[in-house]
Amino acid sequence: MELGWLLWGAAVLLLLHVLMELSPAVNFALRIGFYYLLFFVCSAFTVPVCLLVNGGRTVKNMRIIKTVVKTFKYFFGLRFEVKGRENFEVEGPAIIVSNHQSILDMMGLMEVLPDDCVQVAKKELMYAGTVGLIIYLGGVIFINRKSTSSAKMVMAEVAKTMATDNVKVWVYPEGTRNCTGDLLPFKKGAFHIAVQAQVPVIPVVYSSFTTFYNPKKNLFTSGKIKVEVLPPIETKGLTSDDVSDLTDRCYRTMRETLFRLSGRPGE
Ligand SMILES: CCCCCCCCCCCCCCCCC(=O)SCCNC(=O)CCNC(=O)[C@H](O)C(C)(C)COP(=O)(O)OP(=O)(O)OC[C@H]1O[C@@H](n2cnc3c(N)ncnc32)[C@H](O)[C@@H]1OP(=O)(O)O
Ligand SMILES: CCCCCCCC/C=C\CCCCCCCC(=O)OC[C@@H](O)COP(=O)(O)O
Repeated sequence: MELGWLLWGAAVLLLLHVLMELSPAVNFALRIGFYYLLFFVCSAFTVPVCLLVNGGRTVKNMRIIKTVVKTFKYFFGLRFEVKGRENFEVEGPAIIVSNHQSILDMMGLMEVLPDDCVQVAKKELMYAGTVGLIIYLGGVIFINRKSTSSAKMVMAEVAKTMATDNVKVWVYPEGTRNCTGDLLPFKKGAFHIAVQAQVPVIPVVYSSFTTFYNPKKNLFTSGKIKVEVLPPIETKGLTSDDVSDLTDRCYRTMRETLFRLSGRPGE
């Protein structure tokens, strides 16, 4: 009986292996499927740990989540090379902005995430089963992207509580995933709250994934990701009139860095 199960298991693994070798589409689907499964299953185990250790929704849970997610890269043969971590060491709160290419960014996020830092996410993620629950417990701030006024209200609230709670806030200013190797134009929400709270903006740039990850081409192999934490951009004394300039400045610096890290000539 037991030998029978073993043989069945071996046969299924062999079949999957052959399918993966034969079809890039199957290979890609299985690897991404496994990525989702890891998040889904690990969240289920991490939820009770977070509840037992910290009792409920708090940014302290991010330390636990980070420890778990940081192991995922080994399953996919991904390596991160991080420079400039010391730039996170600012006194008090800050807004961290970074480029957003894919769901794989969750690994890159956890690789560098400083303590006491919450992320801004679309509210749909709250309903992603156990993943939604763990994100909620981690203190993530949810915004409704379909309603500018409510998103702005939540962001204004964040600007107010950042100082009292002494937390950093991580925003993806492109507002959506973008795996083209370039940056989308930045939304201004992150820069508005930086100016409202008079806290620095710290840009973080991840090199382009296009050489090892491309859903359109069913490409997902191992690879190296270069990460650079750039020096903080101060906002002391800036007013809402300066938000556009601040956004542009940050965009240009990040785009240059993205091209440099990805070995692509600038334009
Ligand atoms: C153990 C296992 C664990 C497993 C789980 C582990 C995973 C855990 C990871 C943690 C979770 C991470 C989650 C990551 C998720 C990433 C995302 O979901 S990204 C998508 C959501 N994020 C964003 O969209 C952020 C960026 N967007 C913005 O900042 C936007 O500006 C906005 C605030 C959302 C509003 O967007 P929109 O409605 O499109 O409007 P705009 O065109 O941007 O703005 C209109 C107008 O208003 C001005 N304005 C914007 N914000 C403000 C403000 N706060 N105050 C005043 N004015 C504001 C803006 O300048 C525009 O005016 P203008 O005249 O055109 O300039
Ligand atoms: C009972 C309900 C069951 C639902 C099951 C859903 C299972 C989901 C499982 C795993 C999700 C793993 C991914 C973790 C978080 C990914 C965050 C992310 O990258 O979100 C994308 C968002 O930034 C931008 O969204 P869009 O590019 O605009 O779109």
